Amino acid sequence: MKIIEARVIVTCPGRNLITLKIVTDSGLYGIGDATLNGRELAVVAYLEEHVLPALIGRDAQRIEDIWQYLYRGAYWRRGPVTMTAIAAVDVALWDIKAKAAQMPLYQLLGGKSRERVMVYGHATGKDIEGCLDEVARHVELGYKAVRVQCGIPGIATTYGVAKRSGERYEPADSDLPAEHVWDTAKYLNHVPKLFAAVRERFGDDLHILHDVHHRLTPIEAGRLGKSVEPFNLFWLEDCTPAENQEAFRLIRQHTTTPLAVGEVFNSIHDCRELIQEQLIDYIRATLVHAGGITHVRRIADFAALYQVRTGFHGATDLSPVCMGAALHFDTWVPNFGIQEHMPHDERIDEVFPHAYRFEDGHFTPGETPGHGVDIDENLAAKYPYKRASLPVNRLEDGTLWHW
Ligand SMILES: O=C(O)C(=O)C[C@H](O)[C@H](O)CO
Ligand SMILES: [Mg+2]
Repeated sequence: MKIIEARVIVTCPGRNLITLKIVTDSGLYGIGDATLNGRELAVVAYLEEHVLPALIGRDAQRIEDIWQYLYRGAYWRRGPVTMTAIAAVDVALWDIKAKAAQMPLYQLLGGKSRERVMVYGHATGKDIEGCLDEVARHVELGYKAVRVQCGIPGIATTYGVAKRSGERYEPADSDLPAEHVWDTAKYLNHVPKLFAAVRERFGDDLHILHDVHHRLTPIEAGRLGKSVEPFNLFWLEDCTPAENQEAFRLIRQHTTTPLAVGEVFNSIHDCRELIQEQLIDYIRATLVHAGGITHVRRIADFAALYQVRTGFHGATDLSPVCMGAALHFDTWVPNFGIQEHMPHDERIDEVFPHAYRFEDGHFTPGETPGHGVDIDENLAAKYPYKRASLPVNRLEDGTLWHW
């Protein structure tokens, strides 16, 4: 089954999304998500200049060999741009293989390990009350797990909170990076009150998650984890910048709050010590930023040896193609923990018709052969690319901080 065409489709139905389409001489085609938030055109250039010309004429069924060719063969290994480009090819090829087998992708991976996939939604508010209202809305919709973020008194902007109430939170919201302000002391004093309020109003059964977005030092993260133990969080995410894997040893010495990390990782080498030393509980790799199904499967299998479970990244900057592929993966992977879910804008759902369905706080991937997500190219062409940047973060004295 020869690859006869491979091309990139850029569309912006509310936000930039990049899709790779691979067409074979059998008439079957597959699609992969190549979106890297705020760096979209870098991946487009990498694919168009260095990857796609080399795919033409190759056998689409040789997924592993093509993966190795693009990873080892490039000499310049890893990095988000490279690994997103490789992932786009990989997911498109798995889509083709599953279509050729006339199977939903989860069957090809090994079949169902569960009937449905638990997801967590996002409740954000300008203050605790606003966030509680959003949690209530999610509970009414059936969510069993909710990530909670709220504004911090005395800080003008806070991670995860929508610009205006009622609007969706979207991190890449301006042409050039917006400047946010951060104050760790104010955050550490306030955020435990949010978890206490959620437990008080919604009881013990709701799973509560929280994302610190890399902003604390290791000892501050240890203090936070310890102080929120009574509220029994499902996880505390990205509590410190994770390129320093050793930092998690220190955090672990101080708290039993479960730790999740990994949305910025793109290789198994980014999390080798974290997993092997059992310094984390959930690995949050992004299927389409970490080399696709072929590589993320290796990360998940390695994690399973150490009782680390998956909790894949699923923010709105990942297209429905990523969501579809991730849901098939989640349906199969034995050491599944949870899947992130942020609903897409209606325009995005129209551009990407999909088989996955939400019910009662869980998703099912559908039974369509492949990953079950397609693209309406005519509709996609109506939404031209628009540059959008992630913000930067500064301390109140102007020091550039982690975002
Ligand atoms: O979904 C999350 O947990 C995030 O932290 C979202 C990220 O800020 C976003 O995906 C960056 O592109
Ligand atoms: Mg996060």
